[in-house]
Amino acid sequence: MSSDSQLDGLKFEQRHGKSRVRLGRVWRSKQGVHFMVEWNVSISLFSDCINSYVRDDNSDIVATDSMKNTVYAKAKECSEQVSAEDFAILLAKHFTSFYKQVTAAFVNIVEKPWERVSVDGQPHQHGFKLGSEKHTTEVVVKKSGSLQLRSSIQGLTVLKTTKSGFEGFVRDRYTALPDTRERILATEVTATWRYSYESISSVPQKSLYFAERYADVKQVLVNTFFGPPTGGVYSASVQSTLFQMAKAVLNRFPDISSVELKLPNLHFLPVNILSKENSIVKFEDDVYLPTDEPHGTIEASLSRFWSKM
Ligand SMILES: O=c1[nH]c(=O)c2[nH]c(=O)[nH]c2[nH]1
Repeated sequence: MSSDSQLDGLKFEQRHGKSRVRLGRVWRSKQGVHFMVEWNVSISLFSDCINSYVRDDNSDIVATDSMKNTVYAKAKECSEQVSAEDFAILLAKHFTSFYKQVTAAFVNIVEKPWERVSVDGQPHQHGFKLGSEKHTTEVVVKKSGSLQLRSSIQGLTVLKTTKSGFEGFVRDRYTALPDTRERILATEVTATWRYSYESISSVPQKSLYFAERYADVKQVLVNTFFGPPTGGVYSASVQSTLFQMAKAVLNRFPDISSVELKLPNLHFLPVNILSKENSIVKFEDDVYLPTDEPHGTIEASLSRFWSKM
């Protein structure tokens, strides 16, 4: 994918783009309901503009300022609401088809979690509040129309107060941690998944398809972490829960070919406070010291056999 060249027997690779282009876009329905997104868009173009590096000739450069303007121009052209994924594909496709020297385009979008508010139990027509977890997407489009599409959720912080344990691990002279079948399990999920669509022409045309997918993936991750509302599900380790979550995503969504999960283990430490004379606080699965550092780091990816992450 890189725009690499041979220069005096040396290999030269280059790309250029515009990062952190901030955009808000509002769509208004005839009934007076407003829809809005806030995006942070980053673009990087692989293009044949080698002369700008070696001959002070800028005649092949697509100015990064023009890339920034294109974000707003294309947002204006979207008369109907689009998902971050569709907008990223639309931009990348534009850059690779509009400019002969652009061989591939990389577009990343981070969406802010604006959520419609309810007032008196009723969804507000034009009122939004900021939620917590972030939706991001990353596409690479080549001139040929080939596509790589990834999406992710970041900052999905979840906690359960029981149905978690950790026992039977390596026990040696460095081990102080007791076995337990009763602890708090808390983590901040980062999940990145790759869609199996490998060309622009194979992408589903249904409006907001990827926005729905994002919401559904989030639901599957959350449901698998917690289990049923009554009784929940036992977690034997963060590792085990991570695998269950990844498997649930691949089982449920045939067009997702791989998923990577990062689950830090945000420890809630039992509080026991002893004086010389007596126990001031005796831990009975009730009083904890929440910590976020140090934290455990558990990461894995699960892919269908033929797929790359
Ligand atoms: O679920 C866990 N996995 C670990 O690898 C680990 N290590 C640790 O100290 N506590 C835990 N918990």
